[in-house]
Amino acid sequence: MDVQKVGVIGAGQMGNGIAHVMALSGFDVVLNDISQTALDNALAQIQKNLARQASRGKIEDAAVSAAMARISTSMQLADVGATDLVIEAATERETIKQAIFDDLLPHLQPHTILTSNTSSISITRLASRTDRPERFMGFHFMNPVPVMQLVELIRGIATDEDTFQTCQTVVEKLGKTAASAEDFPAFIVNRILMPMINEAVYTLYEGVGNVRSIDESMKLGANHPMGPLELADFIGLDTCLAIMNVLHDGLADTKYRPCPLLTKYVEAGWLGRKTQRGFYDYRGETPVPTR
Ligand SMILES: CC(=O)CC(=O)SCCNC(=O)CCNC(=O)[C@H](O)C(C)(C)COP(=O)(O)OP(=O)(O)OC[C@H]1O[C@@H](n2cnc3c(N)ncnc32)[C@H](O)[C@@H]1OP(=O)(O)O
Ligand SMILES: NC(=O)C1=CN([C@@H]2O[C@H](COP(=O)(O)OP(=O)(O)OC[C@H]3O[C@@H](n4cnc5c(N)ncnc54)[C@H](OP(=O)(O)O)[C@@H]3O)[C@@H](O)[C@H]2O)C=CC1
Repeated sequence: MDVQKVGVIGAGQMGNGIAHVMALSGFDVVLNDISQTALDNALAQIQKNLARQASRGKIEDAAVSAAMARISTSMQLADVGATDLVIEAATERETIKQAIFDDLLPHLQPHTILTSNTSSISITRLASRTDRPERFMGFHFMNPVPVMQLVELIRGIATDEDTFQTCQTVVEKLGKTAASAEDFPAFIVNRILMPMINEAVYTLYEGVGNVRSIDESMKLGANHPMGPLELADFIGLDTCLAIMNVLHDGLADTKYRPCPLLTKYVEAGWLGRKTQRGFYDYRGETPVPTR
């Protein structure tokens, strides 16, 4: 199938990044959210990121306005219906994603491929509640989307080959690389990355190091581009906790238990960069460790 029009549901950091790269690669995009503010912020962020790419000579100036012109926004799920490919990128909570699919299904064309950018939730289970499990799969981008090369493609138990090949072709058109992962909790990247981040929070919780020493150690000692706590703030602590809970429940192994300190930060509403406070406080000029 030839994908031309893409629907993106959820205009947070991932949704705006996905809309950005899709529009830049020539796809028409309908970006949906329940909040007009989120849609406005997403458009402003996309414009800013495209302008930065142009100022660094990565893309032509004309590509900025051309990409922006390909993106429309809507708070009505019905407007997402007339697309060839839908990528759901709303909050990492299964009930939210299920409700979105329930509301969206009556508006979809028969040929539309439905995908989720979920970091961890079972693709097979999400698919089973839709009318098209064979045309459903995981389409998992990495953050920040315009920069990261990888997209994990996850087949549910019923996903057909045509759906997989169509998504693989879209990834190639984006100039990115697809990795195929089986449908088990958190797939490949987060199965490995998130326990490392959780262990960093345990290291903080047990007083082995403080925020700065833990991050410096992993940056200078293991050549990670960001320390694990800085990365957790970047991803969103609510998303990190949700992924740990999926690993813990789905694999029924105590080695995946979320650190109580991670839970406490989320309960405080300290979700990282998106709320201006997490393991660092971002309200001043430079980030200040909170521990
Ligand atoms: C949770 C999940 O489900 C899965 C996940 O996504 S896990 C998270 C995966 N992501 C990571 O691990 C990211 C780790 N961090 C990094 O790779 C780097 O710190 C980084 C790429 C984010 C920033 O790199 P840096 O060298 O410190 O900063 P900087 O020089 O400012 O940026 C490098 C490039 O990225 C671009 N960039 C940085 N942040 C960006 C953003 N949010 N959006 C768009 N572009 C961005 C910059 O413009 C710059 O572009 P050029 O090379 O064209 O000049
Ligand atoms: N953060 C990351 O590094 C990565 C995240 N992901 C996955 O991508 C998805 C989105 O994550 P991320 O962008 O970080 O999260 P954000 O919190 O930044 O954005 C989520 C957006 O979805 C919106 N939303 C919530 N409910 C609905 C709904 N019913 N309909 C439409 N929009 C809705 C939220 O609105 P409001 O704010 O009003 O609630 C918010 O704007 C998650 O599944 C996550 O696991 C995947 C790869 C990396």
